[in-house]
Amino acid sequence: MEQETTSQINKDVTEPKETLVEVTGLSKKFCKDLKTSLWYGVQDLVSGYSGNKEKRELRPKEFWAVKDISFTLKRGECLGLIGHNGAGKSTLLKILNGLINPDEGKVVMRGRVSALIELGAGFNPILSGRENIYNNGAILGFTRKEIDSKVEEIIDFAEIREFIDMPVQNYSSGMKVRLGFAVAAQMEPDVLIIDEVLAVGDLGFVLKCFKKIDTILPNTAIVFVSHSMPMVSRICNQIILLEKGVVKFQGQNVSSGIDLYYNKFSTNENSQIVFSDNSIELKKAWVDGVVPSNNIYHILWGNTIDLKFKIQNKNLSKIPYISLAIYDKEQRGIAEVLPENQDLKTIENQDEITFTFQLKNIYLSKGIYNITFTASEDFGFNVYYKTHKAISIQIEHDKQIWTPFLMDSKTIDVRWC
Ligand SMILES: Nc1ncnc2c1ncn2[C@@H]1O[C@H](COP(=O)(O)OP(=O)(O)OP(=O)(O)O)[C@@H](O)[C@H]1O
Repeated sequence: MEQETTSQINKDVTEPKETLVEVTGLSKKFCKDLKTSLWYGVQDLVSGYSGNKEKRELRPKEFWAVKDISFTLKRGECLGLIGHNGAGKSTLLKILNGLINPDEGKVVMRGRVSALIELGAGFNPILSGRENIYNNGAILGFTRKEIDSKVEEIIDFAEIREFIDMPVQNYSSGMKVRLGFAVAAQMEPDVLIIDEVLAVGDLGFVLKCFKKIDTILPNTAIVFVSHSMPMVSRICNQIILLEKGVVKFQGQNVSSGIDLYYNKFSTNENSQIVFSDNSIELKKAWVDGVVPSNNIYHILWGNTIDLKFKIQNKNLSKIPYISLAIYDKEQRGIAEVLPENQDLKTIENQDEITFTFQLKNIYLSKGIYNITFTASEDFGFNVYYKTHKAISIQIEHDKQIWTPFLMDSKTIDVRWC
């Protein structure tokens, strides 16, 4: 791997942004079996094979953890690396950080590279937090004097002053992440590599990290791995979706990449009953006048829809109170439907009743939403029946918006005051 270090990089943001990361045709293979892997290692040593010298086919039990990945990253750009577990994200980061060598391809990094990859990685566990700050600073090429001028800022940012002289091995996971991020970000790197570890920090710290990332981004190239799509959409301006080591999507349209990622997890399964005391049964749930495709109702953004729920009474004497909740792809509650004045009059056993709820001008942004149906004696107590995914809808429009709502709006006035 080629690693260029240019200590004097002009950081004037008005200058054309220079390319700090160039990755070309990067591939890395692993072996599924340790014994075989060791045997291949011996064979490679004997045959004199190492690293990039020649392209080689996979041998039995080998697989590509990362295959043929290329991208460039300029100062001020943030690349989001997403993909399911085992897709190859951490392997790619480790190659970028020089922790492992690729089997094929080339990485060129310019400037100082800081990384927050594995919890506690880069720290010597028996040294104190303070000593580790000096170690890391030295590795990044800072003089002792330069580190002296930064150490207090780092300790303050990490908010672990009380424990800064304790060996890092006694730190909690959150404290390690705090110190790791503080060192990585406060050292003003040219390239910052961040893995999922950030998620270990508490909410207050994670928010602080995002604020810091916003501040350093104009002068930094960032590679960010996360399973949290809101985080990815918040900071990344380009995205790579990996699947089994191979790029499935690459580009600046972050929302499209995220959509594809979610589609990998979407299932066509029907409603999931989470509770039933057998008082009622939900016989059918549908969107009036819309034909579903794979159990999903496709709705145009801004349309008004009628949701219908047909129940059969088993042993209730009164009509139950029906409420709905709308969840997005990350199971975040987006909206509630709590009808007022529902007439809870008397019913007979085996009666079938159809409820219709009108949702006016749906301004939910593009994507799939699931509707949870709850029948109870009254709102909030004595639940008879609850089912997730009673209805799944897919809102469609041409705008790639990540936030939950795309409001209907128009400019009504523009004037010089
Ligand atoms: N040292 C290793 N030896 C053998 N296989 C490995 C090694 N490191 C990683 N792998 C394999 O490479 C594949 C990619 O792993 P990697 O950790 O890069 O995935 P990931 O996308 O970061 O996953 P996650 O989201 O779970 O962190 C996995 O199948 C993993 O088992």
